[in-house]
Amino acid sequence: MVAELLQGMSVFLVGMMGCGKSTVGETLARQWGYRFLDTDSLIEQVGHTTIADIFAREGEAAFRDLESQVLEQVCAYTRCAIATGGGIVIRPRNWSYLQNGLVIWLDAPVPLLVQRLQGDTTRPLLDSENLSARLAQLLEQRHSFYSQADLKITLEPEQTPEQIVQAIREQIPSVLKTVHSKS
Ligand SMILES: Nc1ncnc2c1ncn2[C@@H]1O[C@H](COP(=O)(O)OP(=O)(O)O)[C@@H](O)[C@H]1O
Ligand SMILES: O=C(O)C1=C[C@@H](OP(=O)(O)O)[C@@H](O)[C@H](O)C1
Repeated sequence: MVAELLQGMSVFLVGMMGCGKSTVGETLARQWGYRFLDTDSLIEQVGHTTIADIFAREGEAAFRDLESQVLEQVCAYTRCAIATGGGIVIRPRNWSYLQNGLVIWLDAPVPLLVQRLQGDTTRPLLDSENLSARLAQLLEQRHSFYSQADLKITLEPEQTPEQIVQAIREQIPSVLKTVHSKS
């Protein structure tokens, strides 16, 4: 059982908007007997509003503060699959929280992200005429941060959430040393 291999350590899913952190996180949690948490949803629940509204009223810096506060809380939990917001990796402080779990980067090609995010109005950072160029720009800015993850899963267009969870499962033994040095 993978949860036993991980000794109950939580898993953080990181990656660009639309890479599937929430979708894959839910599937992983169901299969592994983990609890599913989503930092964006928690921010919305605590604030009784939407991410877009927080950006519009208070700006990105205020959103990032809330994001760090939520992460600080959830990083103490075990046996959780935690879907994070795409920009969580940019603050060095957040890495001290992420280090409490296994950090998995879902690396999706920009065309796949574009396909999934076309017409999306819930993600304020994508309010741009050229979605592809905007995503490529954000990915370039964040690539070195995502690369700090314990495990990188390179996604292919037709991969189902179940297949992605299986790919993660298969790669867990290769990161066990990292995992156990954290516990
Ligand atoms: N493996 C997948 N196959 C097909 N569609 C997917 C897959 N993963 C995510 N999606 C779809 O892509 C969109 C973004 O997924 P989501 O899980 O919200 O991404 P994130 O949490 O990383 O922003 C959703 O419409 C979701 O249904
Ligand atoms: O990439 C980002 O900076 C953001 C990603 C979003 O989450 P998803 O990655 O779940 O879309 C959300 O946190 C916010 O809109 C900012």
